[in-house]
Amino acid sequence: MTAPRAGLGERLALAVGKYGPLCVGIDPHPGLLARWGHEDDAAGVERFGRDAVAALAGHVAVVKPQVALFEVHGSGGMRALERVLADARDAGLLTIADAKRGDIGSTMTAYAKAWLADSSPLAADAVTLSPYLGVGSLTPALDLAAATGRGVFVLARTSNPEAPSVQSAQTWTTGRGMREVAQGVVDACAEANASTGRALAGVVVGATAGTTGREHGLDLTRLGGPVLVPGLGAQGATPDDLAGAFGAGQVGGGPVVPSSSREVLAVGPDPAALRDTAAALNGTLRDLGLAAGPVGA
Ligand SMILES: O=c1ccn([C@@H]2O[C@H](COP(=O)(O)O)[C@@H](O)[C@H]2O)c(=O)[nH]1
Repeated sequence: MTAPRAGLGERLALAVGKYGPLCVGIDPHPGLLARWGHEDDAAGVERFGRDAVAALAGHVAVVKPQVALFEVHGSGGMRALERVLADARDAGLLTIADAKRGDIGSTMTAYAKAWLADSSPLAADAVTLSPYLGVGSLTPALDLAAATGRGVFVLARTSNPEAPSVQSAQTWTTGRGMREVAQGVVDACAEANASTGRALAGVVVGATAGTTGREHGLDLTRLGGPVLVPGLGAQGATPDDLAGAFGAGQVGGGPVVPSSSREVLAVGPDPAALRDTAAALNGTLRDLGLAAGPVGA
């Protein structure tokens, strides 16, 4: 009998403990492709993604391919993404497919299978989800994640400047009173983690996000799952912006995984430069004492 695979939070915590918390985004933007000597086509994004994985495997815990930048090249781009994910899997790198999916429950089942089923060529360790159709509509993905030991990151407070118009709106829930939409997303993920006993539901909280300076203003103390923090580097957030907002006392669960794409990728394609940049960032992030996630997993 095979032992059940550990949940997302546990596997992330182990990898983060080994390599550091940094997640490197694999975002093959046209300008970066040119810099790396590739055409802006399916073959170019495949070479870019696979070279990034080869350079970073064994040096960072997790990579986050940006699905849109593969999808833009049609079926060839999606085939390229399958190969990038396969290389990462084979190399022992954890993967977050940044697909931001979300739909009515019956369609959500298909999205869940695409990104989280063991048999799918696009299977990742986690997928990003949009809760705009209601967090409850994401249940098929949470169920499949619980069954496969994979996980989800639900958008709570994103890093873009347009986000507060929706995510900071106040909403009423019986028994909870008024709270921000973003807090409602965090609380729903906390309930999913508590009810399954697995750290499978993470949230996305942008490094640039917040109502007061760079403070995100969310209560993450009962989350019981990981936090993906994009926005480091090219969007203006620095490691220091994360200190205090994502420490062990602020996050119940974890690990906290700050993510940077363009800033790291801009030093490529030289593998040593990519590794050195990631290692330096990991060193700085480690020193901040971010929440580390489940212990003893
Ligand atoms: O709130 C969010 C959610 C996702 N992202 C994604 O992360 C990367 C950021 O890239 P950088 O080059 O490090 O700015 C990109 O794929 C976004 O779609 C985000 O930025 N903010």
